[in-house]
Amino acid sequence: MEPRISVENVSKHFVLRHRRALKDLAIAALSRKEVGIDRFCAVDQVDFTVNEGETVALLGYNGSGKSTLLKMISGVLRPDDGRVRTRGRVAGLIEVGAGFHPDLTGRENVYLNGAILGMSEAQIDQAYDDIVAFSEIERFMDTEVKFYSSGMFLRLAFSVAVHSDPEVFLIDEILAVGDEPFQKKCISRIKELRESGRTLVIVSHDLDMVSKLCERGILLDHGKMIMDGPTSEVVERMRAGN
Ligand SMILES: Nc1ncnc2c1ncn2[C@@H]1O[C@H](COP(=O)(O)OP(=O)(O)OP(=O)(O)O)[C@@H](O)[C@H]1O
Repeated sequence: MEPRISVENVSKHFVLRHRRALKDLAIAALSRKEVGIDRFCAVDQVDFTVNEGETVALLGYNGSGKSTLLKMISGVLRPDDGRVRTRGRVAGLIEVGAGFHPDLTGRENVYLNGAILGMSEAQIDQAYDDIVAFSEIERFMDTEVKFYSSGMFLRLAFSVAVHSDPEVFLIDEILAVGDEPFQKKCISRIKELRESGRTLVIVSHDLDMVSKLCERGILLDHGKMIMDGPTSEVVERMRAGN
C-alpha cells in the first residue's frame, strides 16, 4: 500500500534579513554588494516515508527544522526543493489559533475549522455537541475567539480536529499550552487514534511523552535528518547529547 506521507528530498530555505547601519548600506550600494540578505537552509534534503498506522516523533534541538518540516507536511508551507505527498484526510494542530478567524465566535469557528478539515455542514451539525463537550468551554462558544486564551484555542482546535476523524494527525508542541487535565485527555484521545490505526506525526520536546506515544523517531540537526529509528534509541541519543 502507498505510504500515508512521503517526504521526498525536501529542502526549505529562508532569507535572514539583518539590520545594518545606513553607512554600511551606503558603502554596499556604492560597491554594488548585496547586504543584509543571508539565505539559510532550515530543512536540508530530508527524505522518508510514513506508512499507515505509524506513529512518528520529529525530534531535535531548537531551530533544527522540526516545525518547518511539519508545516510542509501539512501543506501550510511549500518546499523549495523536493516534494511532499500525503494520502487521506490530514488534520494539523500546528500553531495556536491557526485556522480560526478572530472576529468569529467559537461556534462559528467550529464550522469554519471543520470545513477546512473537510467536514460537511451536516457532519459538523452532528458532531457539534460532542466537540463542545470535549472542549469544556461551553460558556464561551458565543464569544469571539479574539478574546480566547491560548489554552481555549487549543481546546477547541484539538476537539474539532479529532472529531474530523483524520487519517493523518499532525501535532506541533501545541499541547503544551493546555492545562494538565486537558493534556491528559488529549493524550488519551491520541492513544485511541493510534489504536485505531491512524497515522501520527508529533513534534515535541517532551521526550517522555513522545516515547510513550510514538514508536518511531526522526532526529533533525541543523535541518538534516541524522537518525531514523525506534523512539527510545533516538531519545537516548539526544539525552547523551550526540
Ligand atoms: N518564516 C521564517 N523566516 C525565516 N526563518 C525562519 C522562518 N521559520 C523558521 N525559520 C528558521 O528556521 C529554523 C528552523 O525553525 P523551526 O521552527 O523549524 O525549528 P524547530 O526545530 O521547530 O525549533 P523549536 O524546537 O525551537 O521549535 C530556525 O532557525 C528558524 O529561525
